[in-house]
Amino acid sequence: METKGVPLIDMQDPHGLPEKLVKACEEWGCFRVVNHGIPSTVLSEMKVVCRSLLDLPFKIKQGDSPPGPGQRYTPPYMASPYFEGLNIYDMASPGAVDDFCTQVHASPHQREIILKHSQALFELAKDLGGKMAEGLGLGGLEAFQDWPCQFQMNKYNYSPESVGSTGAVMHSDAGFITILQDDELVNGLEVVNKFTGDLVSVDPIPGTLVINIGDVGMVWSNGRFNNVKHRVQCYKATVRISIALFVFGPRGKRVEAPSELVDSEHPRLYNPFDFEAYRKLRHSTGSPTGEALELFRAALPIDS
Ligand SMILES: O=C(O)CCC(=O)C(=O)O
Ligand SMILES: [Fe+2]
Repeated sequence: METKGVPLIDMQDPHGLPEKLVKACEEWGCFRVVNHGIPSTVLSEMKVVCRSLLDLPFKIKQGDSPPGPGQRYTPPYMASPYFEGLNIYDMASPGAVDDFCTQVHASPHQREIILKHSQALFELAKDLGGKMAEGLGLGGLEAFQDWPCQFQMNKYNYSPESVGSTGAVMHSDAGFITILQDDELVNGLEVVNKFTGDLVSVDPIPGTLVINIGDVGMVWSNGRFNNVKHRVQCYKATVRISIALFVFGPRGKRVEAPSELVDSEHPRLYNPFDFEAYRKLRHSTGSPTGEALELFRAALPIDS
């Protein structure tokens, strides 16, 4: 099953799903999943929660969270004049969702929805990671179980003046994989076709989710997976909501391609690095599409 742009993957496909996932990661680094098992009510209820939390007064959204890459609130004008986001850093660690909910005065109902939704997205990420590893002929991605991740609620406040401008600048995601619930009505997400360089619209399909491969995914796969470049454009004067789970990299271990993916024909492309150090470097050097990875490039083997 294929759309005009990025592939559409059926998570219940009984015929070679791991291989199809690998192909989509290699050719695009971006695809949509259907039959992912997350009830549409969980998705729609989370969207309502997201909208109401981002409608809270600035003081509550901001709280006393210190600025930096893991900060809770990204106000407009930092990344773009239209964009604002709320983050739960290390979402799967004990108490992270509860702490966030307490800080933003979430109701018990909102708390329940955020927990249910974020856990469902993390389960899907783990399932996808395991299947990708299988598709590459690896034993599985055990370590994925405990990988740090960030849950992010995005709101684009578009006005008539913003039509035609950029809501989120061109970037790749820094981590291994991103699960994105894009707005099911308001389009705007665009990805770069790595073969042609063309920008391709990823138009909404209600009930489905978008998967992106990030910089860590590219490094981990020894360059096989594409860390897809993408941006969000404003097409309409309205509010656009999206919700993302970014799964970063191994906890307490360095990011590196498994030895099974390295041989004389496929030499190791990157030296191992610590994800948090990379994230800070990406931030401090202003390299939104993974340019800072060049600093970790492995030396080319010397011909004897
Ligand atoms: O809002 C979207 O559809 C995409 C957002 C995104 O790319 C991101 O948060 O990294
Ligand atoms: Fe992104």
